[in-house]
Amino acid sequence: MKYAICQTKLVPGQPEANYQIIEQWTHAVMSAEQRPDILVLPEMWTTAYTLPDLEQKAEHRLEITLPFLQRLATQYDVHFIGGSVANKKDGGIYNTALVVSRQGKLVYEYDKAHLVPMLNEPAFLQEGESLSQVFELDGVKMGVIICYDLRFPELARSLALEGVQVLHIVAEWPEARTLHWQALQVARAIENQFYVVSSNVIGTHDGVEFAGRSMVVDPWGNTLAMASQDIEESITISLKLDQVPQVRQDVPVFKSRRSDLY
Ligand SMILES: O=C(O)CCC(=O)C(=O)O
Repeated sequence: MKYAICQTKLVPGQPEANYQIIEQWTHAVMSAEQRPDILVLPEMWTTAYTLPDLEQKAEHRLEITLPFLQRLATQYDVHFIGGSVANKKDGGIYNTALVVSRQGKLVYEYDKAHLVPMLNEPAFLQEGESLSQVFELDGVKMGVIICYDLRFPELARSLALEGVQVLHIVAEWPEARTLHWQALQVARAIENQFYVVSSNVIGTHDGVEFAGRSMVVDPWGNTLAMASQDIEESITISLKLDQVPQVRQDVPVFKSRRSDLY
């Protein structure tokens, strides 16, 4: 399964510019000789973190981003872990991740369950009310969580228990907490024995500098790839999915779990 992960700088509050960035990036990575099967985008990539403007800038029920990604997915024959966008519905604004298959089908959508107090997200966004659920692309069980969700091991564990082999993290993680960004991804990969694939942004907005360092961690905890802190770049990588059952056989934590105790 071949991946291309987008690490970009966003234009805050200007969705049109960001759609253009993502369209150009998609065209570039899909022009490579080894065409990826899956593209991964970051968190809130249409608007970036312009929280006070979201009342005006958020789209209604994915009405712009979903057809945009459906068009690119079918045109380039590629799946999208489509990052997340500010999404108005049910009287609130949600931070919603979306997954679109190469057939142009909305395979999964997930509302960020944990809102970030450090960025004052609860003042502007509604929290999702469900756990992130497993979905499948090309027969592979996968999951997606959003940024701050990474800090809550329960979410990743519940996906692992559903058989997830690749966990995606779409993020706008700040540089100030880079240590946590890297360590938690490695921890989630080791404890759940699955791949962790993340897309983060670069640049600075409103005094917050972002960490970049989009990553791919294997089920043993090896960091297979890590982008730089401040350069727009793509990670392209193939995952060897048979590593997941292999690691689970070598260190059988799922068999040793004491679900009778916790
Ligand atoms: O947990 C963190 O330190 C960063 C979280 C974050 O920036 C986000 O969820 O957007």
